[in-house]
Amino acid sequence: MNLQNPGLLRSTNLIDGKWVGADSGATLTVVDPASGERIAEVPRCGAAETRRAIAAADAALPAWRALTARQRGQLLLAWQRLILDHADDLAALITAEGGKPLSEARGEATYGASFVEWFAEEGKRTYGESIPSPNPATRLLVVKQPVGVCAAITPWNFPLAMITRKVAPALAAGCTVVVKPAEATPLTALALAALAEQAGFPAGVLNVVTGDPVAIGGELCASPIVKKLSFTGSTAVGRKLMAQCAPTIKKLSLELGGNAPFIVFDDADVDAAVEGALVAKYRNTGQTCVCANRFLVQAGIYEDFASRFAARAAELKVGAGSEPGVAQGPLINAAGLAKVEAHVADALAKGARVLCGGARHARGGNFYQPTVLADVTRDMQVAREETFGPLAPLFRFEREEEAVAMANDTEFGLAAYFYSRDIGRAWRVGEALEYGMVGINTGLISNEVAPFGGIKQSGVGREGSKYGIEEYLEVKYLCFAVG
Ligand SMILES: NC(=O)C1=CN([C@@H]2O[C@H](COP(=O)(O)OP(=O)(O)OC[C@H]3O[C@@H](n4cnc5c(N)ncnc54)[C@H](OP(=O)(O)O)[C@@H]3O)[C@@H](O)[C@H]2O)C=CC1
Ligand SMILES: O=C(O)CCCC(=O)O
Repeated sequence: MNLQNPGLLRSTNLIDGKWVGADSGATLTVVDPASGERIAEVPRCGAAETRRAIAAADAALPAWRALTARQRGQLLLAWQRLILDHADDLAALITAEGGKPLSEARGEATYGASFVEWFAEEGKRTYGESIPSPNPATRLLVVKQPVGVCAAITPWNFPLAMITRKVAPALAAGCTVVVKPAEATPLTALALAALAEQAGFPAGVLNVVTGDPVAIGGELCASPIVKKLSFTGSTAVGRKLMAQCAPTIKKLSLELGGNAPFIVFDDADVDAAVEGALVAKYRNTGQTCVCANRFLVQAGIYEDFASRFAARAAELKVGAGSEPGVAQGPLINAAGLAKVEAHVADALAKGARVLCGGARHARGGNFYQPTVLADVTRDMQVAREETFGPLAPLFRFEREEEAVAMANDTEFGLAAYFYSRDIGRAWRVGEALEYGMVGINTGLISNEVAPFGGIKQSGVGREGSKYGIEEYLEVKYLCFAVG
């Protein structure tokens, strides 16, 4: 792979400030999902290496938390600058191992860096408070203190931004961290670690361990030294990790699956709704937890929206993320492709109509056509399950209350979207949707300043924003006797 800075392509892990392989010497092969070709090997570490990473984070903690927020912030800003300076190389790594188009990968580098900048500043604002005392002889204070050693388990769909969204607030708060990136996308994580080292973070403050998810995850969850786990990924794995963290009563942030509704009311600006739908559905080939999973379209506008949306979706250029002009890359792997195929087959068997796509792409491999299905009904798999792929199923509804009830009829509660020009409806529906995030007349809601997270089985906690750093802070109450 040709990088401007070849030093960013790492084949070892960063543990206690040293670049090391697995104790066994075993490796994991990293594959380009567009071509199926091998890109690199990284260590296949397990419990023993993870224990050493936790011990290193624990040893680094006292000196790290003793720094001022400004001192930690300056190191974070140095890291942020390095991420931006190397955005082209980072984008090349993201595209090579994750498959997303280069322009989206570049956008992710900038997006990821924005969390580092935000929390470098926000670390200075972890204010406590004084509480008027009920007793004239005491003074009551609240201070915020770092949680301690934290673990982060991150997914492949945002291999850079999901790390910085967890690590930056943790480090800014005075915590130290052990990261386990996804098996599919370890190279971006290791490049980020190399840049953190270059920025001057002390040994042990940030450790990255690649390898066996069960062994590494098991150790991170079981360790009494680790005080908090932050996870982004599937609800099934989140549920397991939550159970594994129960014996040590860890603090948890879980950012899990979604089943996002995208509602288009009769009074919507249809052109705007189509543009929003394209972004909300096909970003990262439909592989984000906030991707629209169900399109609920009001009867009066259904055919118009459906035909315009399908026409635009059919224009999206499919190909390897490194090719110019590509808007949609491959699915991450064969399992991801199989899930899309299964959802389409189930919908077609139960009476759905193909408006565009509906099959694998001619170039083979993990590529699938951008797909829009009409006449989708609630008995189909797509109504209940997250497809995590480029499939847009269009359901029909008549009344506002029906749309809200359909939208809320899921155990998930991450993101929802709707289009309407009626201000009263915008308030009513915005308040009635049981979701952590609602996009109103927009298909793109993510940024570093807003609280990202879900309710119901989509998770616990918030990332980004002023709320994101609270997840890495404990509240301590001090009661002073002054008499
Ligand atoms: N909320 C979100 O943003 C995401 C949701 N998903 C959903 O999950 C589905 C499957 O994707 P998948 O990659 O398998 O998601 P997972 O939840 O399996 O993976 C997310 C992270 O958890 C790790 N992991 C997996 N199993 C364990 C375990 N037992 N203990 C500790 N860590 C573990 C993975 O490691 P490793 O990669 O090494 O297996 C990865 O780092 C997708 O189709 C999608 O529906 C997926 C990714 C992100
Ligand atoms: O899909 C995810 O894992 C969440 C990240 C998406 C975003 O930040 O918009």
